[in-house]
Amino acid sequence: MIRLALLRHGHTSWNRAGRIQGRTDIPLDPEAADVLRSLALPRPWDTCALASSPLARAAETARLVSGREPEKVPALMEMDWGDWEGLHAADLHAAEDADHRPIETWGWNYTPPNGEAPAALRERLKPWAENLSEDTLAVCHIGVMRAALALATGWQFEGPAPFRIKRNRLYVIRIADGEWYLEPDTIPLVERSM
Ligand SMILES: O=C(O)[C@H](O)COP(=O)(O)O
Repeated sequence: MIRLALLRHGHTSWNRAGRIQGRTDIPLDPEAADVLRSLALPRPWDTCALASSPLARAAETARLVSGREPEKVPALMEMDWGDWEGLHAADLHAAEDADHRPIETWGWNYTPPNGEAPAALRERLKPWAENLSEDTLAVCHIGVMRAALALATGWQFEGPAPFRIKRNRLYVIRIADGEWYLEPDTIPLVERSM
């Protein structure tokens, strides 16, 4: 059995503006970097293997909370939102011709135009996670975390998700023999001692 702890990156200007980022490489904004600089990983996650998405917002978050350089893992790249990247989510909701649907109605196979379905994300994430040989902390994105937590809870992207993804806390998944299980309690980052 290994444990995989997931952490979402800090805010970017696009997060604050409600713009869809996907694979667009938007860095942390200065306020987010300040917040993360004041936080640290709790034990034992401060010394475990450290991975991140190749995107700057995730790698920088990993560096700020750990003081270490993460291994950049393509499997942790954010879901590809295709033609919707750069758009404001609110505009997309309002547009009648965008075929935009709430995530709770997607199922695993709905695909944003020229983007990636959660099922495709699952297929790149599973082999990486199931081949880990030690407990690992992965700094990544809400789309990746949603797919991982869906695998770990049985949620099928239909109806309300049985989890809420918040920043600055670890979501710990136990993986053994291809079975994923979400630990019930999340673990907050801790204040960095000066
Ligand atoms: O904008 C996006 O790509 C997602 O909705 C949020 O992804 P993030 O976790 O990379 O901000």
